[in-house]
Amino acid sequence: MTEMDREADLFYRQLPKVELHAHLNGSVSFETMEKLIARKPHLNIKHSMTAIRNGQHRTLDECFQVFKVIHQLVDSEEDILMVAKAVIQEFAADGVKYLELRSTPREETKTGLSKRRYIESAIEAIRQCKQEDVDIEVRFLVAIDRRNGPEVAMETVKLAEDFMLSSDGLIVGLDLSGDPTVGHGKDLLPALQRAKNCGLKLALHLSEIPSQKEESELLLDLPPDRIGHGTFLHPEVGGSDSLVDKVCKQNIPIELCLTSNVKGQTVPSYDKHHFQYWYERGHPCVLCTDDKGVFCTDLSQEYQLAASTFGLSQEAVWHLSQQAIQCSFAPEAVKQQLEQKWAELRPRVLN
Ligand SMILES: CNc1ncnc2c1ncn2[C@@H]1O[C@H](COP(=O)(O)O)[C@@H](O)[C@H]1O
Ligand SMILES: [Zn+2]
Repeated sequence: MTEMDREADLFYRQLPKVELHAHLNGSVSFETMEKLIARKPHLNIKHSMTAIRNGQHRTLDECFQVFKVIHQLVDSEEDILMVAKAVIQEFAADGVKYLELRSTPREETKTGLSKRRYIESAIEAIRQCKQEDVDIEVRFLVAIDRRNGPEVAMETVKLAEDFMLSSDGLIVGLDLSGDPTVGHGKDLLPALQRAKNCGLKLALHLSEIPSQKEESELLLDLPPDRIGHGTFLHPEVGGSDSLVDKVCKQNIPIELCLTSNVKGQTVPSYDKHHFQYWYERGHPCVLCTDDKGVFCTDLSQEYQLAASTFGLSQEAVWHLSQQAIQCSFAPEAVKQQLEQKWAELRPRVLN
């Protein structure tokens, strides 16, 4: 590394950042994975089965196989607590000041703990980190795995509703994720509508693959509060003007995950990433990691990649990270504290 590289690297690490799209079990670091593997030697899992290294690519379908392996390793209260604490500490160490973590409570038969306990374990991790003065604000989104269909989705929404009232504001919304080739969003509309009506914010994976136009049209009418990926919304890649119009008119921020999309092969290369399309229109874009463990990245690296690929100045990068504050589901008071933090750090970080 040259002196200039080192300086640039330092800038991205020191840059205060907001992470809004991080799946808990996709965010497990190499070190934590080693611990999990050692705890469960009988599973015979190798680290190469849980991460996609630099230069490697997988189909999206293969990525979902990776999650199945990780889920075998993270299946007890103890595991969830350890993994969630480690992930929060790692984001904090990377300069993330506000994190929205999302995770799917799994069926009790698969984990030995109820969905309620699953969520409680994640909340406990957030509380412990707060108590230990880890320098980061954390909120939680309960995830719906679209593969499990409408009944499970409704059950998850009801659970999230209960927690919204009892978690001291730590649960702020819902995520819709899972293998986009399975199921149809229209079946999930009643659950999502109910969530919205009771004040849960919605962050939905949308048009992550082509051929989801009809579904995206329907989901955009809810409308969601944020869009995950939105890779195939615009006409140049088979989306449509109508989809773009809906996103723009309702000013719905898009969570963009460069490395995830390139390694998962829904985007052919970094320079072809749809970040450019939306950024050039001045649309609210938020850089995110998606699954920092699986895709071997961190948020500093994602900012650096976006800057070097699309020629962003440090000033533009600063603006990008600051803009993410307003796209978060944090209450106004927390947003204000974050704005203040950015203002304080600015003279120290920007030169
Ligand atoms: C790569 N693009 C993606 N597209 C859609 N869903 C994804 C995803 N990456 C992760 N997940 C969702 O997050 C789960 C793992 O974390 P949790 O067990 O919930 O913490 C995966 O099983 C999948 O449902
Ligand atoms: Zn995702």
